Amino acid sequence: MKVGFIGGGNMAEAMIGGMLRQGFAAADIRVTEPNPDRRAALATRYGITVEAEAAATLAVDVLVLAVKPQVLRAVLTSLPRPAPETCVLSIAAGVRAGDIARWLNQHKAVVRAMPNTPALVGAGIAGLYALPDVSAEQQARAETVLKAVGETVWVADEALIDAVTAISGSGPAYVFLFIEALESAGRALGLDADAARTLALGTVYGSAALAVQDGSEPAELRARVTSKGGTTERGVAALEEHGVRAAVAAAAAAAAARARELGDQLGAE
Ligand SMILES: NC(=O)C1=CN([C@@H]2O[C@H](COP(=O)(O)OP(=O)(O)OC[C@H]3O[C@@H](n4cnc5c(N)ncnc54)[C@H](OP(=O)(O)O)[C@@H]3O)[C@@H](O)[C@H]2O)C=CC1
Ligand SMILES: O=C(O)[C@@H]1CCC=N1
Repeated sequence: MKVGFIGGGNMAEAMIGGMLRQGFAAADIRVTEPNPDRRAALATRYGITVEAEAAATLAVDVLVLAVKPQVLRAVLTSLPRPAPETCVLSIAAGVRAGDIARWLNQHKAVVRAMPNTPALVGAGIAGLYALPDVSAEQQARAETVLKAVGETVWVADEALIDAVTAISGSGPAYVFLFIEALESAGRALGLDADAARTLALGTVYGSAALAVQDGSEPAELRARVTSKGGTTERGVAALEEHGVRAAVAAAAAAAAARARELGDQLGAE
């Protein structure tokens, strides 16, 4: 299966690294990227073909759109229409599949997906949505590309991709913010910088691993940490008092609203 990338930035690199680890051949991956330093870096690191012009990148089974949402329309309207069997896989936040099909001169085989940066270490999670004209085989190809870097979840309603964006697309940033906060709390309590970082990171990593491997409800796992009359009870109560649930809900709502806004703005162009 041949895979092309329009845009060779962070997410493209995360996906390419994972695909090569999963046994994709470097000869089957091509990238179009305008920045010469970036082109040289990708070609050297991965042994793939990286070119300035998009034309050759188009002759592929899956064409991944990995540029910023704000430049997608200009990029696509300058391209010839891909072959009907080419599955276009957009990872651009907010931009709707129907608009992509329109900008590609009514190329209807469009899958919209939202991966996340843990893809870099093979631990990504991506939501996918396919326009009705995408064949089962094209869907399977798009899924194979994303499965190379983690798990996948299909949604039947495109609006839910904005929810996926708010939860798992942007979500790593919320978790990193929590790690920053836990680390600085550790320093405020007298730990040195190294110890605070190691304890904060180990706690988030270990807790996520336990939740995945144990399979119990998160609330049940939390209860197992919380001894009656103990320390956690006080700590969790303080988190609740300070509105941590409301803060997370507000973060997700704001991110989803921005995804919709991007879709409205960019689709109206
Ligand atoms: N980062 C994340 O966590 C996630 C990002 N996404 C989505 O992935 C997409 C890419 O994001 P990300 O990788 O972070 O962004 P980057 O800015 O790292 O990558 C975009 C790349 O596209 C290049 N580019 C710009 N114009 C063109 C063009 N005309 N043709 C080909 N390439 C071009 C840019 O080059 P230059 O820098 O020279 O302009 C840059 O290297 C976005 O649409 C984003 O919404 C999705 C999920 C998660
Ligand atoms: O912040 C963004 O717009 C992109 C989409 C999800 C993660 N990063």
